[in-house]
Amino acid sequence: MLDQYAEWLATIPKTELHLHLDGSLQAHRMLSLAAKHGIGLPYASVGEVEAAYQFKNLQSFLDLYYLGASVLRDEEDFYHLMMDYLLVCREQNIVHCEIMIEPQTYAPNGVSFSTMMAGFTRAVDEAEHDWGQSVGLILSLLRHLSEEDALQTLTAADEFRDQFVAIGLASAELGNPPEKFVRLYAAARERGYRLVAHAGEEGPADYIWQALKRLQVDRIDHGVRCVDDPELMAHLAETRIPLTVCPLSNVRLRVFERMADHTLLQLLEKGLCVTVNSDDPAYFGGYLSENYHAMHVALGLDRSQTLALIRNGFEASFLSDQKKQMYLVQLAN
Ligand code: HPA
Ligand SMILES: [Zn+2]
Repeated sequence: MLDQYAEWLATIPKTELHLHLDGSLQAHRMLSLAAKHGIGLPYASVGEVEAAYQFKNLQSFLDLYYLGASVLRDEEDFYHLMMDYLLVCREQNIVHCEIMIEPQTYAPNGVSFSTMMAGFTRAVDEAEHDWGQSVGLILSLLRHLSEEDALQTLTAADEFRDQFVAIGLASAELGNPPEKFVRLYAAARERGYRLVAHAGEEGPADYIWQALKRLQVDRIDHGVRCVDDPELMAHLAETRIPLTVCPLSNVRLRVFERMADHTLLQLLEKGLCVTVNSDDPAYFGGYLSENYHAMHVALGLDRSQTLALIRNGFEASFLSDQKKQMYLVQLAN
């Protein structure tokens, strides 16, 4: 039974701007694809996979996340992965989503860029056609690998340049600071990509400064460690450079011990352009609506705060100004 908040939330058009598509791989699909391709996994049932969703930090999650993604091999797999998530968008009234895809995860298994893109774009085209889903793809590069590897992936994406709105930077943050990728971001900027990067999830506030100053990003993924640096907080409030915050992820990866400790409402109060997102919903116990709901329960997130966060989502998106206006007008009514 949905409570009144959940019922109301379902009626409001929303965005999702921080979603790793591999993080939406459901346990049942992980198992069926492993069986299809004859790939051995250390889990025999959905229950066993889900029992492994106990993380002590980002790295312990990433180990399982990359193992899970290793079952994705052919065009059909990529189609279903994307379509499963887009169907959730339809169900949860996520009218616009910006989705991170990570080709470097599949490349060691011999998956070509074109196989992956064929599956993804077939699903996106269908969803756009069938129910008007709005989708932007973000080419997310992996920071535990070299900058050279990321640059090669950026070059491989040239053929598909029109399919992407932005590049991003994900994976193990500590020890892989933004400044490791200055050349990558310069090359992406030259190609006309919008720029985002994970910073200040486990890493310090200084990594957020680096992403802003050295990479010149348009948006920060996570960014919650900005609370450690008042000057940075003031800068983010003044510039309205958005943060894509992921509450359930933060609790599951122990960035905050409990949802009640989450600082999202303080950031909103201080005038930062914070948004709510799900990160890796299959692993963290909820999609977008469940993230809002968890904040409602633990922090008393009310309807007017929720609407402010949702408006921020449209403002922070890479939609055209005209489309942003259109959605913001819808929200006001
Ligand atoms: O929360 C995250 N942080 C960094 N990399 C990631 N890749 C998937 N999820 C994450
Ligand atoms: Zn993320």
